[in-house]
Amino acid sequence: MEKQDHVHVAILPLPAVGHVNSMLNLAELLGHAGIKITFLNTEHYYDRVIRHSSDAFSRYMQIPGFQFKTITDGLPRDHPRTPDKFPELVDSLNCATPPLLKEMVSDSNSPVNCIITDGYMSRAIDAAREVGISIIYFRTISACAFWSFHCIPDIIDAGELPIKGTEDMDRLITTVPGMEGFLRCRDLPSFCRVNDPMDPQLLLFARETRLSAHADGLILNTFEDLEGPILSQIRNHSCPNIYSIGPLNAHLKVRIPEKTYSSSSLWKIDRSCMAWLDKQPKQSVIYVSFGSIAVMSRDQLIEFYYGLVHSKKSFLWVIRPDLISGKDGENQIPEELLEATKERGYIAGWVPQEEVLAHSAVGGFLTHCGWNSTLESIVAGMPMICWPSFADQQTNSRFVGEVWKLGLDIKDLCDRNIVEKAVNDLMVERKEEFMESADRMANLAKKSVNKGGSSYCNLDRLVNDIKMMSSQPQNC
Ligand SMILES: O=c1ccn([C@@H]2O[C@H](COP(=O)(O)OP(=O)(O)O[C@H]3O[C@H](CO)[C@@H](O)[C@H](O)[C@H]3O)[C@@H](O)[C@H]2O)c(=O)[nH]1
Ligand SMILES: C[C@H]1CC[C@@H]2C(C(=O)O)=CO[C@@H](O)[C@@H]21
Repeated sequence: MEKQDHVHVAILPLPAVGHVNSMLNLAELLGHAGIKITFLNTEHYYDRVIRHSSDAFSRYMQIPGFQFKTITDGLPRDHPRTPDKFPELVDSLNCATPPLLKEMVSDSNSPVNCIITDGYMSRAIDAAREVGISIIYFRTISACAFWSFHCIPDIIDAGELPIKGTEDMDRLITTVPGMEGFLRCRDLPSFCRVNDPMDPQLLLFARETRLSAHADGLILNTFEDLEGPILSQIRNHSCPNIYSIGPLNAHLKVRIPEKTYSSSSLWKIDRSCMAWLDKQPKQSVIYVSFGSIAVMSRDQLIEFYYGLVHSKKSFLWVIRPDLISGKDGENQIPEELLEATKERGYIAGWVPQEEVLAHSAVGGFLTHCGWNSTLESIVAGMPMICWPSFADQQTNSRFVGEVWKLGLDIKDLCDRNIVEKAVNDLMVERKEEFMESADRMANLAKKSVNKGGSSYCNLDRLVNDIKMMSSQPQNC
């Protein structure tokens, strides 16, 4: 094996909380294994984080050989960089990064000899090939969502897309191997909800996912006991070399037990919600959060609000400053809801989510099913009510409800009565059943990251492979 100090990995996430945080977890694990890390943030993302917490990244600097670099995303300063402009961002980053990566590879002091990028960075694959170093993809979504993105061209070829109106949403999709019996149109990634099968955004997601097969490996934040059958499909049909090393948040705690809670956040963290939780009875609170990107209309927010209040459960709700879309956010909340919140609700702008989910007062999670939230909930043994917003979340929530039986999927429904019933089903009527399956899965998650577990072994293999790849020039 090559000497450790020759191994230098550049890590490039897409600039979004759910991506940067899981890639930081990976970076920390690799740094801990003696690999020198250069973590690349776009200037725009880095500035947004630093504005709220000037020391957000400082903890990582204590890891020997760990450094941050900021890079341009190539977009003009005043570009909105909103999720609907994601294809522009991908395109621009894809153009901007190859020269930079090549520069880092030829740095005479400490050349980069392996690149780990987020999915969608297919030009980085070409750049790595040109300079003869290895490139590994880290797609930060679930294996089940990755696989449905991957199968989009087959679904289109089979004539199962486009979806023909709302009455067609419950039709079963038969062309995603391993999901034949339960995947409906409404469970496909949200980008499939277009009339034109040649929709450029849909094709971009499908094409970029397929290009993952050209990387030297694919890292997924998941574990074999959760997604084994789908991981086998991906291994057999597309990417033979998969490193399933999740849940990364739990894995970190095993490898680096002294790790303290920290994540880069775009909003100020409200820690006083923890003191509020301390005062609540065991498993009495429903935690509500829709992640860092999803937005909702004011009408939808009000439906959730009434549903929560009528459920008579206490709630801790993350309402980000930008959660309500458009100008809707400026309208007033009805007085009766504000009164009920004073009695048994707590609303925060951003909370330490992993700590919240681990708190004994919390008994359920109403989530958008972003992959990090889903995994954090699984690790905490917390049953879920899923209300997916976009992208992979539609597929994740189907698996939570139908396959893993870890909660209820209420996708596409936004009605106070449904929310009220779901909260009561999850936390009262079917509490035992859900708590039992959540507990079982939490134990499997922990087993997978403990010594000898599948994710533990896969991380060791990843570290060894990176060290080997870095000592041998790759095919140009
Ligand atoms: O008050 C809060 C709310 C959230 N979080 C954290 O923020 C992250 C949110 O990540 P995720 O649940 O994955 O949601 P998004 O921010 O929406 O993530 C994007 O990225 C994910 C990974 O690719 C995708 O699965 C999602 O669909 C996509 O929207 C999690 O680690 C949470 O712990 C907090 O720390 N505090
Ligand atoms: C903005 C979203 C489009 C899809 C991306 C994604 C993926 O890996 O497919 C996951 O979550 C989102 O942040 C991205």
